[in-house]
Amino acid sequence: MKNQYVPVITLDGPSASGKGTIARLVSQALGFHYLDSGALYRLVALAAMKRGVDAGDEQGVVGIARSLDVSFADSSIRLDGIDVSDEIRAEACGEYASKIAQYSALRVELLERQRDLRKLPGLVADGRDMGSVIFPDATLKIYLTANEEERARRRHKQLMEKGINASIAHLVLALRERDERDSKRVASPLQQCEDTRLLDTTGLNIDQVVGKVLGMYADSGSIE
Ligand SMILES: Nc1ncnc2c1ncn2[C@@H]1O[C@H](COP(=O)(O)OP(=O)(O)OP(=O)(O)O)[C@@H](O)[C@H]1O
Ligand SMILES: Nc1ccn([C@H]2C[C@H](O)[C@@H](COP(=O)(O)O)O2)c(=O)n1
Repeated sequence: MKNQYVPVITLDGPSASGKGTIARLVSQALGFHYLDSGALYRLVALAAMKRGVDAGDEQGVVGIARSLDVSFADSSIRLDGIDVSDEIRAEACGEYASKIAQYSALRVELLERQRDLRKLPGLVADGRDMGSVIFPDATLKIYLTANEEERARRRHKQLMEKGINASIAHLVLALRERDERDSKRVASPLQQCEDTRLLDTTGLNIDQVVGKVLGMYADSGSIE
């Protein structure tokens, strides 16, 4: 049987731009599968931290990724059979993930796990290199962003809702540092490629952004 083309929508962009939120809602609206690629880097980070591996130990980190026992089911993310959905969202885990994400051997190790999720009826994938490296033939590629202050305010609200205190000023600095590291690394940096549509969500609410992505997808001519 001939291989059928599986549509993919990629959402790449800086921290707290809303990639995960929007990608999940768009995947639900279309009945597509969803790939949260950042969760994979965070899972490697958490496993490495639990085993006392330093973020500077490339071989150690790659070894952990090679034997990573993870499952994504019923909205829970499991590491070695334990639900770590909340634990991987900690800022320390995101920072560690960003540090180890510079290792190209780690990125190669995680590549097929991500591509394997491309299944009918389609996939919505969010991260930093979804359109540039993992799914270069994606149906629609979006670079999702918002200005720094708005992203820091969104992250602040998100943390406050979880009972975690942080100042907006501190969050601006933390976001800036992470985005710089993610966009300046040599291996698969965060970047807006030529074939990628810019979607600046500053001043737009979640429903408006979802509507815009669905509109772009409809305009891409992929819906029969
Ligand atoms: N357009 C929007 N308006 C207001 N809040 C938003 C919008 N988009 C997302 N948010 C909120 O911003 C917060 C950060 O969103 P989310 O975690 O999806 O970002 P992200 O880009 O996946 O972040 P990271 O890459 O750091 O994991 C969430 O609380 C989310 O509900
Ligand atoms: N495709 C991806 C996804 C994530 N990363 C790295 C860089 C991020 O700072 C970190 C955590 O991602 P998040 O969950 O905040 O989206 O993981 C990457 O390099 N490539």
